[in-house]
Amino acid sequence: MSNKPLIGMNADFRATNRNMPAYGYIAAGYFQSIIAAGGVPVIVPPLADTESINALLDSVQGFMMIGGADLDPRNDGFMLHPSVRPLDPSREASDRMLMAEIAERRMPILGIGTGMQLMNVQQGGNLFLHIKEDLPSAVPHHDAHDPNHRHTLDVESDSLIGRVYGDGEIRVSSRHHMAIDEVAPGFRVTAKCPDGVIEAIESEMMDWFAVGTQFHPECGAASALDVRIFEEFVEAVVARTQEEIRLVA
Ligand SMILES: N[C@@H](CCC(=O)NCCCC(=O)O)C(=O)O
Repeated sequence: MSNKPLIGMNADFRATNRNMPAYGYIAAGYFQSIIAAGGVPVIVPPLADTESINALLDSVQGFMMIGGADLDPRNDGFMLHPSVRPLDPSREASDRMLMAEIAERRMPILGIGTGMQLMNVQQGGNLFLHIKEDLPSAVPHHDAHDPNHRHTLDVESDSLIGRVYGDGEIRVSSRHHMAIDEVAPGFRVTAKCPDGVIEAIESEMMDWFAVGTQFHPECGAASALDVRIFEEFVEAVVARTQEEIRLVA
């Protein structure tokens, strides 16, 4: 039996328009990072029912929730904001069902960008809808002309992010205009940009490995330290799987 864990990851989706067919797609850095860390990626298109969600989650040992466009704030009881560019509704609906079941199962999860934001709102936190308005003194967190726009990071030493990045100046890839406002119960902030924008959270629950980064450790300009986040995640998935096998043995 292979020790390589199957790690699910949600594909993005673009509906058909004019003469273009609908596409499911995912940036290669997401699955390449999991492969490099010793996992086997399982790319999941938007699913429409909980039976399919459960069948998929029965077949993988961990999940990575990827980045993308914006969560529709109306799904969390807030008004739409002119800066919001919503995810395709079928992807967002699938992601929300996945996130709810992953949380219920306490399945190890790594959320990146939108994926971290979804983790936070699904667990009871909320978001700033537009950093430029909500945090006007913040530094730029997105550059439409530079996909590898970076900023520095301050990390909590006693955290996964702290273990990975250690001391010294850290620069990470940033591509977002929304950010976490109130952190969900059971989670804590483990990294911030010096301007105060939350850049990483992790679960404080002993039975759930759940880590989120607003920055993008999977991007093309990722450092050797960024890669360590994926290694820590895969190690946590393997440990959880071995624990489950031990418990049923
Ligand atoms: N849309 C949210 C989250 C930002 C995010 O995930 N950016 C990555 C986009 C590129 C990709 O698909 O990986 C926000 O703007 O705050």
